[in-house]
Amino acid sequence: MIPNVLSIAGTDPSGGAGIQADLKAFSANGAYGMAVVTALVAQTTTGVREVREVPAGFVATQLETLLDDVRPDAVKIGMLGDAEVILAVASVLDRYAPPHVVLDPVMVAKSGDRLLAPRAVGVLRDELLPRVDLITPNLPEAADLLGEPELGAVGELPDQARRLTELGAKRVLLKGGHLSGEASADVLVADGEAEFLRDERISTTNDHGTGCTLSAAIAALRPQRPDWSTAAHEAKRYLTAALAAASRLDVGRGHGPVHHFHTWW
Ligand SMILES: Nc1ncnc2c1ncn2[C@@H]1O[C@H](COP(=O)(O)OP(=O)(O)OP(=O)(O)O)[C@@H](O)[C@H]1O
Ligand SMILES: Cc1ncc(COP(=O)(O)O)c(N)n1
Repeated sequence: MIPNVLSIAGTDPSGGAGIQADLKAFSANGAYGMAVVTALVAQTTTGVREVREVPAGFVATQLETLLDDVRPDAVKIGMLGDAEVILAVASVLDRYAPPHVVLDPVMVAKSGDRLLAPRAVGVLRDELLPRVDLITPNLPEAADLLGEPELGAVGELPDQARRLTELGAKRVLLKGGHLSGEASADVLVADGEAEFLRDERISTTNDHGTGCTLSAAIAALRPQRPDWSTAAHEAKRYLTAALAAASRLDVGRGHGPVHHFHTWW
């Protein structure tokens, strides 16, 4: 059976990040995609112009309406915007207990615009992080969650990922995309064990939504694969291929999107 996978995230009218990217990544990775919107974001490849948050009560109503009818096989959580929305999502997770929950703790867009209120970082860390199965922070997000300086070297990733598990996260995929070097390396830590996910670094400015794509692909693949490690390695290979295929796109003047291609045609 095709897995039903839910994205809880903000929007991107240019289709490169957020809900729009998640739905494409779900489809390309063999899942049926569903989406609950947390924030309407006026953004494109060049940056964010304005954010309108969806009231927390209505995020909860969207989730309850869906979950009373459909049991998802996995959930990906992205941009939440503020503390009230975080608490609403945490409470729905408690009541419905969906399997395979991935949290991409989105805080700042590639353009530098904030997508999470600074005072909500502690709420995300204390209330949501312990309730999910995997978190996928980038380096600034990991530093913010831990109150530590941002890492500058690949060799430091495993220890910082382990410290994030000490905050209550069951598994951590710490993304090293902001580091330079020939390879693009991330680290997955679960049960104290660390393994690297390495792939070639693609030379491109079409890198808008890479983090959204990786976490969405993991959520889509997890119900179809035996464990988190297999799903994460395969999602990473998918992302690298989508980054390479981005050279076939001509979308906008800024950081263009990756290309979520389907192989049947
Ligand atoms: N040029 C690249 N080539 C290959 N992989 C890359 C490249 N840039 C980033 N990645 C990979 O993309 C994923 C996302 O990495 P990154 O650390 O940039 O996360 P992010 O900042 O959350 O992404 P975004 O905010 O753009 O959605 C990681 O797996 C990273 O290794
Ligand atoms: C709704 C939403 N969610 C996440 C991102 C992060 O993606 P990026 O860092 O590539 O801008 C974004 N820009 N918009």
